[in-house]
Amino acid sequence: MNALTLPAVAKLNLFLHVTGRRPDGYHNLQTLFQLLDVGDALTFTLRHDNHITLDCNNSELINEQNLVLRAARLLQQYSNSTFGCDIYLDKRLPMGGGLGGGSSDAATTLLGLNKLWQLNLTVDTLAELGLQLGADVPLFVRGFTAFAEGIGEKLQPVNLAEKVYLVVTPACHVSTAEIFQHPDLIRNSPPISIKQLHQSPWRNDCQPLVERLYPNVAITLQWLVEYAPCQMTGTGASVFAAFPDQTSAQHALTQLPANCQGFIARGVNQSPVWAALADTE
Ligand SMILES: C[C@@](CO)(OP(=O)(O)O)[C@H](O)COP(=O)(O)OP(=O)(O)OC[C@H]1O[C@@H](n2ccc(N)nc2=O)[C@H](O)[C@@H]1O
Ligand SMILES: Nc1ncnc2c1ncn2[C@@H]1O[C@H](COP(=O)(O)OP(=O)(O)O)[C@@H](O)[C@H]1O
Repeated sequence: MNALTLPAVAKLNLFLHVTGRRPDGYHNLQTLFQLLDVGDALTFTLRHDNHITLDCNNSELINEQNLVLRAARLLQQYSNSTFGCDIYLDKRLPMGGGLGGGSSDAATTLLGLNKLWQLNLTVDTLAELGLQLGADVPLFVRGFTAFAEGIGEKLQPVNLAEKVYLVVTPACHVSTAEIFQHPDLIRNSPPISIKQLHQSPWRNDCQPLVERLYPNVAITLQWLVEYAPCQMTGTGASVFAAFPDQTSAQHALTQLPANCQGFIARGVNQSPVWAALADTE
């Protein structure tokens, strides 16, 4: 195989509870990760020298900090592979919006290069490598909708109704670090067990603080709630609502406020990346 193209889908946090602060400064979370069927696309082309290059439709993303390059270099170093690759990232997801696009790109890179370089590393190994790049990377490596604990790396699969979501990203950037450092963050939610997932309404502990600090998020939620119950994902700024069907989601999308980006996606229990990998067999 000389080349392959794979999806890197987005996620939503259907709920996000902050259950405590850890000695290393990070916070323990409990979250319900919902994978979506919409995302970026990555093409990997084999090189027989050990060079790794990145091209992207957004030139600002072509730099060494890009999680795609960091994932590729980490895998090359870990596996001692003598191969390299040219990578093209078709960036479609809004960035820094709590949709996990960068983490998903990193996971797809680990999965894609494992295949292209014929490394045969296990999913457990790839998830462990992924965790070095970001807390959400193991989710996208394993590729199932999940209840997560720890900093998001302890994952148990969950089967949810595959609903239609409208995802809306207001024109503001929320700093994850700022939210987790803030004294007013709710960080003492009582832990729940996986059996209690459906017992109380889903909420995001970061949302009250983000709404206060970023009025654009509050205004966007006020707009969306006119159509359906809505929430923020991750540490924002994106918000989402489930709709009964595509038509009603499409209707709300046509009324989108001018300063927002929006897209419609379906929740999926399995990431399309695994079906795409199977197609390359
Ligand atoms: C909280 C989530 C939920 O999905 O938010 P989103 O990024 O998706 O919005 C993620 O797990 C975020 O993961 P990730 O985006 O990798 O976080 P990082 O960049 O590593 O975090 C930036 C900073 O936030 C704080 N942080 C992050 C995650 C965590 N569980 N506890 C923390 O205290 C740390 O201070 C860290 O230095
Ligand atoms: N491949 C990538 N795609 C998007 N952002 C990336 C990527 N690599 C690094 N980043 C950086 O990571 C930040 C967070 O990206 P993203 O994963 O989209 O958001 P979030 O973690 O809020 O879901 C971006 O602002 C960007 O600076």
